[in-house]
Amino acid sequence: MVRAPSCGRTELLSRPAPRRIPRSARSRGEQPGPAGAGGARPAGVRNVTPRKRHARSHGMLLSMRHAYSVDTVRAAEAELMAELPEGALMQRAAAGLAAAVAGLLPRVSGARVVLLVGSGDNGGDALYAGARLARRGAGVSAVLLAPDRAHQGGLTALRAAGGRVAEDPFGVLAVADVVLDGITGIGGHGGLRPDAVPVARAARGSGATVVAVDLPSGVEADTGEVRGEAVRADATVTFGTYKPGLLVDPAHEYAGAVRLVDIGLGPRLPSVPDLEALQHADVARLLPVPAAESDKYRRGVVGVVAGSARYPGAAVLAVAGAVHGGAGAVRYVGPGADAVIARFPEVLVHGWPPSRAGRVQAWVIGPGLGDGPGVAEVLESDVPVLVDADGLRGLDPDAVRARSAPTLLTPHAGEAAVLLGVDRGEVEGARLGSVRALAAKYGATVLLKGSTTLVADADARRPVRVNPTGTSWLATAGSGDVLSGLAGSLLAAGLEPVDAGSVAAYLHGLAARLASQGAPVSAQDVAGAIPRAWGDTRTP
Ligand SMILES: NC(=O)C1=CN([C@@H]2O[C@H](COP(=O)(O)OP(=O)(O)OC[C@H]3O[C@@H](n4cnc5c(N)ncnc54)[C@H](OP(=O)(O)O)[C@@H]3O)[C@@H](O)[C@H]2O)[C@@H](O)CC1
Ligand SMILES: [K+]
Repeated sequence: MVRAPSCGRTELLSRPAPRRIPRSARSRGEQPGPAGAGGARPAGVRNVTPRKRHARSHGMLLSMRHAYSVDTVRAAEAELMAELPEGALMQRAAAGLAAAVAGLLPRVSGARVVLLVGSGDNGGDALYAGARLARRGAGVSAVLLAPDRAHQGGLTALRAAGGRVAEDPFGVLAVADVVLDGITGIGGHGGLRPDAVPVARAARGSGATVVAVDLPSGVEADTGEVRGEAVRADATVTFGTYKPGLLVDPAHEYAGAVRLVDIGLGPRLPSVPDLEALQHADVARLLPVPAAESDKYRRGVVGVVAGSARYPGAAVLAVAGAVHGGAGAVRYVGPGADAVIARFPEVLVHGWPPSRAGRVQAWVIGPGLGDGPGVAEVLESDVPVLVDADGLRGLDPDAVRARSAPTLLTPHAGEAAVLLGVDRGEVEGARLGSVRALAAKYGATVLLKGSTTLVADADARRPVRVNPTGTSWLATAGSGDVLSGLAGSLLAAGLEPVDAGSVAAYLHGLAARLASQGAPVSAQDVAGAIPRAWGDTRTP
């Protein structure tokens, strides 16, 4: 998904497009094409023209990815439908869906396509798309999960095109090349119902490429929660706009590569989305660039309070993130001074307390701190403060709320659970609700680490940011320390907390991908690759 820097700008959304070989291709010994060419498409497949139009009409950045809640989508759809002939929107959706599925097949004619059809319009989309594929020579069978309530127009169209209703669902699934999941879309709630579960499992186990229509059935569109069983798709073709569940784990994991089909909804959507994901161009615009007259204070000085006798390495890693984060200078206060200086001679080290360290424009406190002091004192400063790891232990909401300058908290799910007084599983299952709840509780900006890192602004009216560059290679000891130093450096350079957090998460994920190239990486490798990631975002 991440192109090498020399290949130029990268668009990131979720993951590579499905590379499973449709059964008909396998039988002919064919291989799927490279991502972005022929059969497979890149993640977050581009929808440049309509999004550009929408972005311009709202004065927004061209590349930011937006997601809207179901209520907002339905309101926009209702407005648009009132001006269009009946069924026009569904036809647009079905046409986009059929084109996307055709793009996954080596040849449409002769391909075996199975539609899983629920009781709503999501099933209608699948049926009309199936009709289009049948007209191009595909063998299309529909598995009706609610035969009496299947979309009648869609069913008629499918039959007229030569498609049929399957009498033996498991038989057709066993030989399918592609399965379209049209069980539920934005109207679904809760996990799959019992009758759908065996069918969804058979689809998954069949070896066919599973394409979710609008959303993988069984996931919550607004929150990304998965409350029961859900369809695991190789790709999702979504209509009009992304929905939060497509971008936030755990549902994001079920969606596969996400492709957005324009159905003309853009201009009807409000300018402020519920969720947004930065892309390269956004990050490049936000990154600090020193002016000709800049000195270290104009570029920002970041102070790092980290490390302990037990965890001296955390100090080195947090400082490593900070020195690569764009601030003009890094000050270090704590017991790891010797280790820090040995690795980074450019860092200014100071004795205790932090308040005597000289001028600082933002503080980072917490990585490897153990039971060490300093949190209360640093919170009393009048500059932005990032609190991470051990610094979060027992963090007093009133002390954070009383601050005159912004605060950025960077917990992982376990730390967030303790701060919220809930189980870790509850945070992991409901990441969006959890990050919003923490931001509200502390009156602070909160970055919730994870495979889809989220950043909620202290101002609840602003969209939550979701990071698209995360990679499982980042699940390595010390990588969080690097992130906090990096984000703190960006805070010191003058970025707002939500920008500092989301830009840091973006660079951190990208650096891990660049350093890893598919192999394990250490936190030091990630820190060392930050300049490359920085440069990659600025490559036109
Ligand atoms: N509006 C538009 O302009 C456009 C909409 N479009 C498409 O329509 C989709 C929305 O359609 P929708 O509103 O009909 O809802 P949908 O997602 O099909 O499901 C609702 C049905 O499922 C049922 N059900 C609920 N939960 C369930 C579960 N867990 N497991 C099983 N069943 C469950 C529930 O039935 P009930 O609870 O009554 O049994 C209800 O009948 C949208 O995602 C997009 O694909 C596009 O064509 C573009 C234009
Ligand atoms: K679906």
